[in-house]
Amino acid sequence: MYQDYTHEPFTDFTVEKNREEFQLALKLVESELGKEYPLIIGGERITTEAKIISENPSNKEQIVGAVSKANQHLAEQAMQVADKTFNTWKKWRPEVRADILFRAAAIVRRRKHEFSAYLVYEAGKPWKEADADTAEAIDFLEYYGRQMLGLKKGFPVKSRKIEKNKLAYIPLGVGVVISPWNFAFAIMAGMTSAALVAGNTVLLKPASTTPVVAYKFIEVLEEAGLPDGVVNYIPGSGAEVGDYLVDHPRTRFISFTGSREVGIRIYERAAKVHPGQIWLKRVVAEMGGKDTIVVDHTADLDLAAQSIVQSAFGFSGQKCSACSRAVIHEDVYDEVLEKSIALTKELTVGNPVDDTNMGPVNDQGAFDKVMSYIAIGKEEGRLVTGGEGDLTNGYFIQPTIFADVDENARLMKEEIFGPVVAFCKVKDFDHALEVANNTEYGLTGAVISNKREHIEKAREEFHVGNLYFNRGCTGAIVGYHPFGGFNMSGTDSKAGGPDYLLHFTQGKLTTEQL
Ligand SMILES: NC(=O)c1ccc[n+]([C@@H]2O[C@H](COP(=O)([O-])OP(=O)(O)OC[C@H]3O[C@@H](n4cnc5c(N)ncnc54)[C@H](O)[C@@H]3O)[C@@H](O)[C@H]2O)c1
Ligand SMILES: N[C@@H](CCC=O)C(=O)O
Repeated sequence: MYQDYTHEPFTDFTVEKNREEFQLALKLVESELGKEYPLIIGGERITTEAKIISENPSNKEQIVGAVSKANQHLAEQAMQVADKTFNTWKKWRPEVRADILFRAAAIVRRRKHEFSAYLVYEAGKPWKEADADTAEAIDFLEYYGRQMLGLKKGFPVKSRKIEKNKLAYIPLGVGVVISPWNFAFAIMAGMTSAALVAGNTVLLKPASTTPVVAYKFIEVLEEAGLPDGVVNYIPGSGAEVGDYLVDHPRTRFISFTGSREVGIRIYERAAKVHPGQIWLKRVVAEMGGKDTIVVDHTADLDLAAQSIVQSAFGFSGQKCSACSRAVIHEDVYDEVLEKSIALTKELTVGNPVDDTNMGPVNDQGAFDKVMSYIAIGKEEGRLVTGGEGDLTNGYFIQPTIFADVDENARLMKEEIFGPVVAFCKVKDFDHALEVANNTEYGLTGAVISNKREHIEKAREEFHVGNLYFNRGCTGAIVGYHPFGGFNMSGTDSKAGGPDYLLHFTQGKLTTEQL
């Protein structure tokens, strides 16, 4: 028997022992920086001349790892291995596949701080955020393993007296898993483990700025007993390897998490049927957000300010769930703004190795993009705090608030993916919901209110996949807050939810006449 699923607890960094252990893990990882990492295809380590250099975004001089880079030839090799391996892997019993996930979870749990330390160096995550990312990776392994134990039974269907009917869910085939850098461990591990536990084989293309932590995860899967060829590790250029595999006739599904732009590209390309292809590809795409916290005139204003600041600036706003719009009733607008500015000014920004509140943004591209939105914000609103960037060592940007932004401004509509939040004043709650819904995304949102009618109205009318009341809009927990949004936020899947594995299976009905 398996214990019931409960989520992995977060580390309490106010406890000195925990801090010491985390510092030891940082030292350990520091001693491993700069290593070379090969591709893994069918268990074979393949080193290429071309490399992806994973740098520390807090310290551009520091190389986290030099990772071999797949090209189309190697992607084809990986596809052939995954296609062949599918014929055997799909026959492994679901409970044995699940056991591999449980063992992998146990291995990661034992080395929890080490994985988090990699996220501090490779993704620029502050301790708390890195710890949450690792905890979420463990959760996905534990949760999807248990979900598979349920799904293996299929769903009950009626049988007439003359027949015996059975509805089972069988795997699809080779899946291309394309993961983002911002939850470099959790989302990468979640997408990979969901696909494989359902009986599919995987070609994993991690984000190019965070390939090392993905390599470390493959090593864990191997240690946990995953046979060669089930997951193949092929970092490479999205445009080269990504397009090639998305178009490939043997690709059965694509599981993607990333930007709206790339998600749409994949969705469109996957729709085309290529010569030799005998199925319509399935695409599970989890994309961007333009997430809003609404504050009404009855709200606890301290809670409102804390929720906005935490959701806007946690991991420098680089979450698809991040609050990038605070929509506030005019009666309490000034007070919430003042409180938010005060809290923001308390945040420390710097190298997260030193346990700062906020680290860098991802890379030069992210830095330039966010700074260009700060320039736009200076035209569209009133800069009340932040606004400066610093490239001396890494890609640091101060937490930035723009006040008095018009509801139709670009700052209110486009995903910035950085530490920038726009404040917008509204005249009543209906107006607030109208503004909250006026983007093409629909991922997360929150309402801070003590008025039951407002909460219920928002429950009906605030059109997002994850709606929170009287808390921030980030920090969904696997199995508790299934995660995924509407409209241009993706294909409406719910990662960490009870129906997620169905995306990686197909239903087979058998009827036996008695
Ligand atoms: N909805 C969610 O659950 C969720 C979660 C995390 C991040 N995100 C979104 O992800 C974005 C940030 O992540 P990112 O910058 O890594 O996104 P991105 O779209 O730039 O990259 C995501 C992945 O796609 C790959 N890629 C790029 N071009 C490709 C192509 N032509 N074909 C196939 N793959 C290609 C990248 O190499 C990377 O592995 C934000 O928009 C954020 O909102 C969404
Ligand atoms: N699941 C995460 C967001 C993932 C996207 O970046 C959260 O709920 O904050």
